[in-house]
Amino acid sequence: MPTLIVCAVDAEAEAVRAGLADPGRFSVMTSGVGPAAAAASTATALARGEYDAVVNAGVCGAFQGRADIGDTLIAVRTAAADLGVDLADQFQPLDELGFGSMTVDCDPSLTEGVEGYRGDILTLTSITGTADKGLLLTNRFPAALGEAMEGFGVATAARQAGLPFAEVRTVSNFVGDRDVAGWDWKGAFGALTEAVSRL
Ligand SMILES: O=C(O)c1cccc(C(=O)CC[C@H]2O[C@@H](n3cnc4c(=O)[nH]cnc43)[C@H](O)[C@@H]2O)c1
Repeated sequence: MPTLIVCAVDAEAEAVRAGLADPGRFSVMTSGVGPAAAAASTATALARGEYDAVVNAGVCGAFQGRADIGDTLIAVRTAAADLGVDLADQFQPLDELGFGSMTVDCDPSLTEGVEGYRGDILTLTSITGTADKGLLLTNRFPAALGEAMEGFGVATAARQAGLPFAEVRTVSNFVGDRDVAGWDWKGAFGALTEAVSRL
């Protein structure tokens, strides 16, 4: 059975399709932006029972000092960065509250051939646009390499379907101050094409 690759937007899906070495082994779909659209679209696709694994692929922001623009990030875990209680001096993850988990482990066998940095990738419902929030996330999640908006949604749908999951992202920007002029979409899409060719 093929692997389902979920991208948020058409530009990411096009970059992925351009790179697949054996397109017959994969099906690429666009879910829409954010974890809710990603979870719902993935769950609908998986209900057909036609896939044996799920990969979330796209571009992302990187935490300064942990990865650079154009780099490839491979998730060890995908983590919903705000799924818990946000207190003044600390963050209590869902895990500590006894209501489930804010992380999903990725299956390393799905991304064995992909070269890049391996670590956690955060999922947020909004792009971090200030240096203060970027610093807060950097300190709160020391194992996080970057942030995006769909991974935890796709991972949750895969987990509920009993399928292995992986997340592969290429860096279009740094997390923090919203300087869109410094974003490199073209470079990130090119890197994404190269990264998925190793899947
Ligand atoms: O530039 C914008 O205003 C903007 C707002 C919403 C979505 C986009 C996209 O192009 C969506 C692509 C996809 O990119 C991921 N992404 C990229 N950089 C970041 C980031 O720094 N923080 C979170 N997500 C990021 C995300 O997964 C989007 O779905 C543009």
